[in-house]
Amino acid sequence: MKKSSPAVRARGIEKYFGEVVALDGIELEVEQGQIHGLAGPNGAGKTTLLGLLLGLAVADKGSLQILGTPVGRALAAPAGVTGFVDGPGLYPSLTARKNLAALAELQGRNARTAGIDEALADVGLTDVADDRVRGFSLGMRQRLGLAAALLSKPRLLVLDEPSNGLDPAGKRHVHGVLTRLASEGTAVVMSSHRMDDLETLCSEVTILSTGRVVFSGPLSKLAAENGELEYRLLTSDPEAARKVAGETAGIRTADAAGGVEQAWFVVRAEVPALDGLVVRLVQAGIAIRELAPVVSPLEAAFLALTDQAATEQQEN
Ligand SMILES: Nc1ncnc2c1ncn2[C@@H]1O[C@H](COP(=O)(O)OP(=O)(O)OP(=O)(O)O)[C@@H](O)[C@H]1O
Repeated sequence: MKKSSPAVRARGIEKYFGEVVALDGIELEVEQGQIHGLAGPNGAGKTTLLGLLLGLAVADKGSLQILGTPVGRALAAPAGVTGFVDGPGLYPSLTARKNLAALAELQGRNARTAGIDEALADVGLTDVADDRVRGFSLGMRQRLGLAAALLSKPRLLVLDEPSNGLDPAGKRHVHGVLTRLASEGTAVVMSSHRMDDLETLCSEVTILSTGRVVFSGPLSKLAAENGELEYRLLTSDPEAARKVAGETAGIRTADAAGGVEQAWFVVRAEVPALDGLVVRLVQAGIAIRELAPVVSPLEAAFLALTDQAATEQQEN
């Protein structure tokens, strides 16, 4: 593979299930060493797209290159790619360690030198390594699936909802593993409904809506394109602050859920107007105790973009 080849390059990908258009002209580019998030409402096509990257299905139209090699019509995981959709495939009657040993042997490797203990430690499953997978929770299965993926030292890792069912400790392990893999040059493509996870982990995101890309690029671009946002504002003098906000250009105020007596209220503004409000509040001797978006910029953009795309489709 040439050094400059992206891990994924998809052009004009279409995929149909009978009458259903699951993917409708997808363009996607993922660089090596990048964690790329896929977001979108239920049925948007995320799992279908991840399945194509894993060689579980082939596109009906368009071209797909993985790690510099064009993907043909055969159903097979392209070399260097691993991951799972719809949960990892595990043997319930075997222990976590034996699952990984069986997998290593299937890959033609010696189970003793395949790095099984390290992989289990990486995902935080050392303590339950000799327990049968039958009794594992969803989060533990997800973590074991990731450990299995680590064994093959992938150059592209594809994960559908890897945060599903994870407790905070599990999440910390999974995030740590993904970040480390990316720093070592592995590309990760992952779907998630958790905007906070995507914000923490991903340098770029692609948002799908009914099989189409409605945004693809860095999160910073998404936040900048989003324009007005709602912010929750807590000050030392809510009544005076509300008055100042009402007199500041570009600021709209909304009542707090608890009515005007509340210590905080909500303002809607673009960033420059918000800056102006902060300066005026300070000049008026009003202290700002908290100022934070009501929903994250990614979540706001997600809702705006997917709503807009759905409305446009209904009109056509
Ligand atoms: N095997 C299949 N047979 C028929 N239709 C399918 C099949 N797989 C997916 N679809 C349809 O393709 C569309 C995209 O589904 P997909 O599972 O890729 O969405 P998704 O974004 O992963 O959704 P979710 O967030 O609910 O997991 C949906 O309309 C779905 O019903």
